[in-house]
Amino acid sequence: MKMLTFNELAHRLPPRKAISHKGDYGRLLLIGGNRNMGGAIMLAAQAAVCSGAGLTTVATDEVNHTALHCRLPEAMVLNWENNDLLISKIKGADVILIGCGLGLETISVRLLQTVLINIADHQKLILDGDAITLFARNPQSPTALKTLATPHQKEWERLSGLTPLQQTEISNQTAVKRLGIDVVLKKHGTELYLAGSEPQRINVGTPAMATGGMGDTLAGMLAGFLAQFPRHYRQAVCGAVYLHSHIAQGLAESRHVVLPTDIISRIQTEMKEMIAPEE
Ligand SMILES: NC(=O)C1=CN([C@@H]2O[C@H](COP(=O)(O)OP(=O)(O)OC[C@H]3O[C@@H](n4cnc5c(N)ncnc54)[C@H](OP(=O)(O)O)[C@@H]3O)[C@@H](O)[C@H]2O)[C@@H](O)CC1
Ligand SMILES: Nc1ncnc2c1ncn2[C@@H]1O[C@H](COP(=O)(O)OP(=O)(O)O)[C@@H](O)[C@H]1O
Ligand SMILES: [Mg+2]
Repeated sequence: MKMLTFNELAHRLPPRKAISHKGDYGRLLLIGGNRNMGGAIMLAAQAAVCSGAGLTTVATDEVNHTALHCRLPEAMVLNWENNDLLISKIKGADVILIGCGLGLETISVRLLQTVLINIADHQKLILDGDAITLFARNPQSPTALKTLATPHQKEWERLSGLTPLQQTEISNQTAVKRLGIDVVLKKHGTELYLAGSEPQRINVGTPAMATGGMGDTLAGMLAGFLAQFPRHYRQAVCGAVYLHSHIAQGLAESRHVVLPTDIISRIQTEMKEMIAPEE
């Protein structure tokens, strides 16, 4: 499988324009965080804001609001039980990420349905964590033009029907086409299956990343990149996936384990290297 290299990514995403404002860098809606997994959506939101999303709103269980405000005052928060407000935020978003700490309860099912029913084809949708598990139970065509799922191997098994041993490049490609979505298959050597380009694999990453919340952080980075670089879809997805593991690999030179928050604290600096210099 083709390897994704830093050279392919460096200086391909555009710098910020002087005449611009936060609305030019994307409106992002993140949905997740039930009563016992608020940390997952907080990590995703921090990663999205640090990746440069213009305006970030988080729909989560009310129990998480104070903690989220304390950790990340840059984000707006809404109670995910407020259906009317949620629908208006869905309609106003450029990118929606659902699933980090979403849970598998009745409300989780309702939230995913609300997104799938109300999203339009000019918007982008990212399905992570529990949203993948729920979507796999009831697969349907989302009306978003671009839907990206970010499963680990067990979540991919639920979605594709392929056991980890059956998850070969050819079988994965067939399943991706059947589902009609793009897939970032997370593992050691994460694989990218994006419509219109051949599958690619990263050669960065480390077992120091094997800790809870690491995938939530990647989902937030992807959301931040896609919100901000709407006309550079492939570069944005590849850039976020590569940078997440590249940062971890660098930090692992001097650490036994790399925490999601360690990665988040490096995103802004490392993005400076990746983005094209101003003319
Ligand atoms: N701080 C927080 O709030 C956190 C909240 N989180 C939230 O938890 C929710 C559920 O996400 P999830 O990934 O933990 O759970 P689930 O869907 O049950 O799958 C796990 C099962 O699959 C298996 N497995 C096989 N291969 C695997 C692989 N490569 N990678 C991983 N697992 C693999 C695995 O095997 P085992 O570990 O038993 O060997 C196990 O049987 C989701 O919403 C997420 O956002 C977490 O992010 C943590 C921090
Ligand atoms: N051994 C490993 N080598 C490289 N990357 C790893 C390894 N273990 C985990 N990761 C990375 O960590 C992330 C784990 O994602 P996920 O299982 O969804 O975590 P969580 O749901 O806890 O946030 C993925 O990006 C995966 O590629
Ligand atoms: Mg996960």
